[in-house]
Amino acid sequence: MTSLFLSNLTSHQALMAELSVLDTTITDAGDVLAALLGAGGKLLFCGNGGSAADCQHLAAELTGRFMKDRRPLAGLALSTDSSALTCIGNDYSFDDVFARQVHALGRPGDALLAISTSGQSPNVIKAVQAAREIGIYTVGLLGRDGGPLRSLCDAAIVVPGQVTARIQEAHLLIGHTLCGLIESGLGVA
Ligand SMILES: O=C(CO)[C@@H](O)[C@H](O)[C@H](O)[C@H](O)COP(=O)(O)O
Ligand SMILES: [Zn+2]
Repeated sequence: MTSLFLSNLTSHQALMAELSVLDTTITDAGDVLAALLGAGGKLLFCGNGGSAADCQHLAAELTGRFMKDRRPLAGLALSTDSSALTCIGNDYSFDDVFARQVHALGRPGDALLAISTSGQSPNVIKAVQAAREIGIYTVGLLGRDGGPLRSLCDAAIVVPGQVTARIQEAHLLIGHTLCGLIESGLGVA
């Protein structure tokens, strides 16, 4: 009988083998993010559950460091401030926890990386809609068929999987790639 790990490994490898079709979309999005951050913009991140963890991980690659020593870059995970999340969730709605922060913190010239394995989370959808109202460049890191977020985002990176955990694993690879593209796009040696 195949172990759970070997079964997961097989499905992980099968999904990874499908990701090369996303190369141009990822590269183009990374180039735009590098240009925006290089011009002084900031990159906001939003997502739920495991994707919330990805948000803070990737934001830290910008404020801290990724592969290279360079000046700190403005990355901010909207999923980490428990006071903002509980205030907005309690006083308004959980659907507004990211959108209200986008309205508070986002400015033209910024970007939003919206992470959702289903493309269906209402609070992520509202965050992208808020970003579009402000004129913020939006990248969707999505899964399955991309859901409503696919057509809402300026750049939709849709991992063609059906299992949330496998999609999240692909998202981390793509997120790290975007960080690398940002560093190289800034001309960091
Ligand atoms: O990490 C996992 C499952 O691997 C979960 O916490 C998962 O992220 C949550 O169910 C999220 O609420 C799913 O949201 P989304 O990716 O569909 O937008
Ligand atoms: Zn990392």
